[in-house]
Amino acid sequence: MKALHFGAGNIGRGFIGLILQQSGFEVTFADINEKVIEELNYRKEYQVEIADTTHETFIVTGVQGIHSQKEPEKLFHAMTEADLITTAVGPSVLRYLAPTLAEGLRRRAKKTRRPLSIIACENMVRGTSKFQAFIQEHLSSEEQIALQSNVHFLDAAVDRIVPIQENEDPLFVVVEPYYEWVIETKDSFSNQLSIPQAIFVDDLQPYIERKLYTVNTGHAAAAYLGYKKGYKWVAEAMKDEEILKTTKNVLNETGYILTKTYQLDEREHQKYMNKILSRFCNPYLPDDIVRIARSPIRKLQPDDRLVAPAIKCLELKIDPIHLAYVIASVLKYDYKGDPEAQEMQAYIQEHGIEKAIQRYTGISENSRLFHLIRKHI
Ligand SMILES: NC(=O)C1=CN([C@@H]2O[C@H](COP(=O)(O)OP(=O)(O)OC[C@H]3O[C@@H](n4cnc5c(N)ncnc54)[C@H](O)[C@@H]3O)[C@@H](O)[C@H]2O)C=CC1
Ligand SMILES: O=P(O)(O)OC[C@H]1O[C@](O)(CO)[C@@H](O)[C@@H]1O
Repeated sequence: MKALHFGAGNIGRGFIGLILQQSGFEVTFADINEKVIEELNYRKEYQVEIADTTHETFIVTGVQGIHSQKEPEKLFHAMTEADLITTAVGPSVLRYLAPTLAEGLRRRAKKTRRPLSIIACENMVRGTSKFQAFIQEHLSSEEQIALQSNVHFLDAAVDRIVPIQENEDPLFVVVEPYYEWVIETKDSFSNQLSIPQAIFVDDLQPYIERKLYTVNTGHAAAAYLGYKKGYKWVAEAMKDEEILKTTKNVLNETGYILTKTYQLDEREHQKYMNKILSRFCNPYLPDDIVRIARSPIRKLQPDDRLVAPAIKCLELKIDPIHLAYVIASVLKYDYKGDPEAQEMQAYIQEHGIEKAIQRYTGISENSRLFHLIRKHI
């Protein structure tokens, strides 16, 4: 089985590439980072280290790299050969990858009818479906119909904390021990995908929301609150009693909506939340707050990790006071190295905070959430 993975970054190498290779796939990475592609082709392997007391190391062998912009023919060939295409490039990049994918699928269809699965492994709800919609914009309706029978777009949730790597070796990657890859099985075909370490489910929604509104919401809370207090590392911020308390309160708010919406067992969910909080404190995994807080405009979107659960709280008749406090902290995020933070601060300077709340969160000024957020600024 052959896999083509777009994005040989932290999650690409440290999670998806590793798991696929362990599942017996021959893995090819497509990326725009020349150094990484060069090294992958030269060495054909890289190392992944587990960040715990064991420092266990895995060697991912038999890999190769393709420059996805400079080597289009090689890329289309790899797409034709692939049984599985995955991505971990960042949610905003999917739109730009779509024309290449459409062209690759068109060429593949002329050569083979072998089944192909496509999975976007990004931090977003139903990322694969959104990717599919972007790709379809570049295909005629006849082409879309022709692909339906053998190209399968599978939504997924991926969870493993992989910080920005500061290693001399550009391929070496240190990852936390925990991982979870949940893939939605829409039809019998997807059962043919053999990835023993992944979980195949009929309905992804509870899993993706549980992950996004616990891991990512909690992480975001710790990061934005930690940034305000001048901490550099998440684990450092988690030692601050006040931040820990607010992060737990935020998780109680999201926990409430998750357990109510999906009838989760409250005790089990408490255990899950405790596990997540302990992951943020891993002393073997230095994780910079500005990585977790990156792209504040994206994180304030109405369907992302903060505003979406806050809206759901109101629907369930509870006030998301702690989520509102974190959303207000995001609006104060002014890290110089983050273009979105700079854009947002410039907008606030020019138009004021009320307009900014509406523009970035999509919440109207009549909404109760608007006032809960405004109160904290
Ligand atoms: N790092 C983490 O802990 C986790 C990250 N994720 C998600 O995985 C995705 C990737 O995150 P990271 O690996 O942390 O980021 P990263 O920045 O380490 O990796 C992204 C890679 O995509 C490549 N890339 C960018 N544009 C491209 C293009 N047009 N064609 C091909 N390659 C391109 C970059 O060169 C880079 O190597 C994001 O959606 C993130 O939310 C999900 C779970 C955990
Ligand atoms: O990758 P994003 O969406 O910017 O968000 C960062 C978050 O994603 C993760 O990298 C993986 O879920 C977390 O460690 C972090 O909370």
